[in-house]
Amino acid sequence: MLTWLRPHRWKVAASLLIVVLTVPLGVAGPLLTRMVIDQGLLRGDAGLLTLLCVLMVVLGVVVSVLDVGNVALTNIIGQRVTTTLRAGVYGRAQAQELAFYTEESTSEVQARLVSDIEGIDRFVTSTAQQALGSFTALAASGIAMVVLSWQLALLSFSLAYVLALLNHRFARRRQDLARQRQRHLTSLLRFAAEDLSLGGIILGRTLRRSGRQLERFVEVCRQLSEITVRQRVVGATAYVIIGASFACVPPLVFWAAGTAVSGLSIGTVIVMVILQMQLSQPIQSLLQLSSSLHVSLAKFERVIQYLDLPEPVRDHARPAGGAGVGVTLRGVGHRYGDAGRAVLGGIDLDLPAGSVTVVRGRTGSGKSTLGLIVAGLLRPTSGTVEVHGAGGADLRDVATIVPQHTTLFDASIRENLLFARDGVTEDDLRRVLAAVRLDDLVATLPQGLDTPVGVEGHQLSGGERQRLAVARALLADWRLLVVDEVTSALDGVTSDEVYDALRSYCRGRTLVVIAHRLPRIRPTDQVVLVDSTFRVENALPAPTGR
Ligand SMILES: Nc1ncnc2c1ncn2[C@@H]1O[C@H](COP(=O)(O)OP(=O)(O)OP(=O)(O)O)[C@@H](O)[C@H]1O
Repeated sequence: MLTWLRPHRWKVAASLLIVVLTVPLGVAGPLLTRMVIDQGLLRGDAGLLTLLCVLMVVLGVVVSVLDVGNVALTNIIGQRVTTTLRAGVYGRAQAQELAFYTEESTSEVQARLVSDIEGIDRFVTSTAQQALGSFTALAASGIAMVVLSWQLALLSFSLAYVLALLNHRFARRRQDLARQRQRHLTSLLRFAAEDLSLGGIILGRTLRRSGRQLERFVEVCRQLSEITVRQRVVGATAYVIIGASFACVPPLVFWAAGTAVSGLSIGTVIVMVILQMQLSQPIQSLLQLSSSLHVSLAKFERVIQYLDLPEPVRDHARPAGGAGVGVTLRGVGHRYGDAGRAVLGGIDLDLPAGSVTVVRGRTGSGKSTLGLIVAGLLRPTSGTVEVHGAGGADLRDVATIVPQHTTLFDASIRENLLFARDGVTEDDLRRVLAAVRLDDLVATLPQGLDTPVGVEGHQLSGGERQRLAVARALLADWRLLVVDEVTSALDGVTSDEVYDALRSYCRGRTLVVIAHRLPRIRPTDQVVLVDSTFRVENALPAPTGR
């Protein structure tokens, strides 16, 4: 936390200064009250009484102004810290290797980004601020009590210590429950996201499992509510025990003042009881805050787990587009996970710059895996991948892939296309739409390029979605393009047209086409069969020059 607070050190220092200033002001209040009673009221000194009362009012105003200033400062600090945390968690999650996204559910990432960081936000802006306020009040009342009667002060502090121990036990339990609650909350988010998506609804209805989906969801809600109740009851029990213990304090003070401790003025005894009552408030709130702290710790843990993820994959600078690059694979093999079976093995393949390579093979043979390796997104578990003619750039800097499962944003056609790169012109848009044969469709849409595509592009047909994704990739700066089954939803004629247009668009750059429905093969194409035995059916000369 200190690291997170470092950029805001001056604000933190100002906030601490206010706290420090509040302590003497807090001590002055009760001492003034004693003077009002003993010297102003009991001795009947009207002049002194007026002066003391004016002082009390001024003191109250100053303390309030400082309070508001402190709230503003701590909130500014808190909000900046949470923004930094959100950016940190997002950045770390975004930079992980592909395996991370196949193992971690989206809801897990969302829960950390939203509810966990919100918990930390509450801690930094309100819990920490309250704790600071309570500490100040406690310090002020404590010092005033010691000044008035150290014996009675000792009595109060001993009781507070016992209560703190008791509270600690309750707080541990609440931290455990908070961890369980976060896990259930993540499942709830996952079911809601999966089941209430278009795909989830169709799945539920067509398999007649909507009831089962609801049951599953209700079961998680039930477990979540059970844990929430337990968490709150544990918290309330601690609070009630502590509150009840404090109710015993005033009689104890009266009794001690009348018997064990002698020589106290009436003003001192009255102010002691007021202070006792004042003291109970910050102590109770601090004890409660220590429980909230344990809940927050569970959230800190989850957020820090993400911030501690391995060093991010560096953000690759995109060199401006140029001629195609060549790629050489030697002895390349891949195995998903440590114990997984080998998907690919011993592949030797040359992709000359500016060539077209068609990858075919049975389903599940590893074509997409090969595509990801060639695009530099997946590091093979064995063998080497070299890029030629890229001027020292990494494969990831120069390659782009249109994966089998396309991702479209819930935005207009134009916004989806503009995501590819900055500085796209209307002419660029027209050219890529023509290349994927989407120009005719866009011309018939009343809103044209500004037509929304809906959630995950569901307002478009499957084939239109695929072609829009290809058009977007074409707009990017790349020197090697991998397209993975991008015409699987198209009829044969349109599929051929799209591939022909792709070839002309990519001329001079390197193209890898993964397809079940093969494009029209030309004599210059290299055809690769991914099988149990990897075969290059129509090899091109190996690329030369780095
Ligand atoms: N992330 C992953 N984790 C574990 N196994 C995986 C992963 N991705 C793919 N596989 C497995 O690797 C094998 C090859 O998958 P891949 O997607 O490369 O095949 P493909 O030839 O493209 O298949 P299709 O033609 O059906 O798209 C499959 O058996 C698949 O189950």
